Amino acid sequence: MDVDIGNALATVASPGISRDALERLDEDVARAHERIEAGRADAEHGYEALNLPSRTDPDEIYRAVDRPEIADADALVTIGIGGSALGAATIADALSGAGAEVGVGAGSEVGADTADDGTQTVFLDNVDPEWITGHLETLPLENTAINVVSRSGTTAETLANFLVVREAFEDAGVDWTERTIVTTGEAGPLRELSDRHGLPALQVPDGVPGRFSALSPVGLVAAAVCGHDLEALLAGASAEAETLTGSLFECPAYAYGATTHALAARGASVNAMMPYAESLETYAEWFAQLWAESLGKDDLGQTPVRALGATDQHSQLQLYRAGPRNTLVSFVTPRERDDRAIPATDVDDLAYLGDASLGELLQAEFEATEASLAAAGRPNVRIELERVDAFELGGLLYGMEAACVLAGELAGVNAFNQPAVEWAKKATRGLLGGTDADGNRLEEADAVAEKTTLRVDR
Ligand SMILES: O=P(O)(O)OC[C@H]1O[C@H](O)[C@H](O)[C@@H](O)[C@@H]1O
Repeated sequence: MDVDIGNALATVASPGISRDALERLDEDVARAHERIEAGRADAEHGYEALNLPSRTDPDEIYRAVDRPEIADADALVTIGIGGSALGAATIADALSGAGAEVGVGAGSEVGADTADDGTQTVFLDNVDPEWITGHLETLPLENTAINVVSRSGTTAETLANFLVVREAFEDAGVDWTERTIVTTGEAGPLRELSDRHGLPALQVPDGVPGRFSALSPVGLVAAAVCGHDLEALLAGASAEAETLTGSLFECPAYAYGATTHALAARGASVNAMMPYAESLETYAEWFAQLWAESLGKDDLGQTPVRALGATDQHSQLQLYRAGPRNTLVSFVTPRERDDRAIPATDVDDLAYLGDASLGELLQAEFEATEASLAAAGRPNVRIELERVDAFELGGLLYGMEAACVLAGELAGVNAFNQPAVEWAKKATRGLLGGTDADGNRLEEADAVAEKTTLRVDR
């Protein structure tokens, strides 16, 4: 990926960073890079994620899916949540070419994506019963493979959805054991399930938090079943890894990570990730978890917003151009894309469109929106890809992970844990009658009953 941080400079934007401040910040980047490289060399928890391009073995993944009921399936249902679903969905969406939304997150349309080889892909990463039922009804179960992904193997949403999907297969008289692949940790319920039924099982790599695991079996099993090029994904990530140097002026990932950190420190508490490619819409959702869960620590962090160009020029741009001066807009745009002509029109006011193509219109909209923010002194950064393909996507995913690790180092936070998510899990378990490992009740659930209310009912 290539990065242009010109519109984040103080000569353009407020908040913005001066060149002198960037030069001073580069000294911190050099020290952070040394820490990152030491962590990688020692395969330390978290830093190990930046070793995935050389650690992940595509042949191991291809072998694991190499049974007709999986490799030749007409449809693939992936069951996971958070980092165990979003990386795989990002890759599937970006490389399917259709750009159709898959079922990732409650807001997605019920529907299917279609991969390179025509595989219908569905990602179940929520437990909304109507949404789940709607997706299950679209699946040809007798020709559907199941990809269950969970490092812990105990995530309630993933296990609940697996039990529901398994029951649907059993009710349809389809042997789920012939068409299920598991990606999980060394132990836990999913590992036991795979051992008990002889299911193909891949290992979630040690030391790699879920949100950093897209370039591992966690994100790549679905891509393999869908006929995508794992070698190209990993080659793009490797090429991006080669750019990691001790200076933000030489490393696109560090330029982005350092700039976001500097702007956050100067008041840009929001980062709107706005790709100008429909096929990268889910990528923005993946970025949101990466950024929020890694950097949202110790009362620090930068709120990621999922945006999409050109669509959100008609929904969010007003806020970014004229609202609080608290937002950095991060554009991602491909230099090349398949195109389609706009037919000539006899509508005088729209005659100019007839001379253009949809791709030219989208590019003009991107450049105009980028310039409109700069004209209003609103900071923005341009991230450019050659095109949206496996190599470039691998570089983008890796680059954003490296940028996030750097931003965490510069902020002095632990980018690799997520302690704040545990409280709600305990409360959920307690509300459903569960206890802690010692059989004690989970007091977090009491807080639900003790909620302060001031109701205004219809
Ligand atoms: O892979 P799993 O153990 O099922 O975890 C799935 C997800 O849930 C956790 O609560 C974390 O918030 C995520 O970082 C993780 O990716």
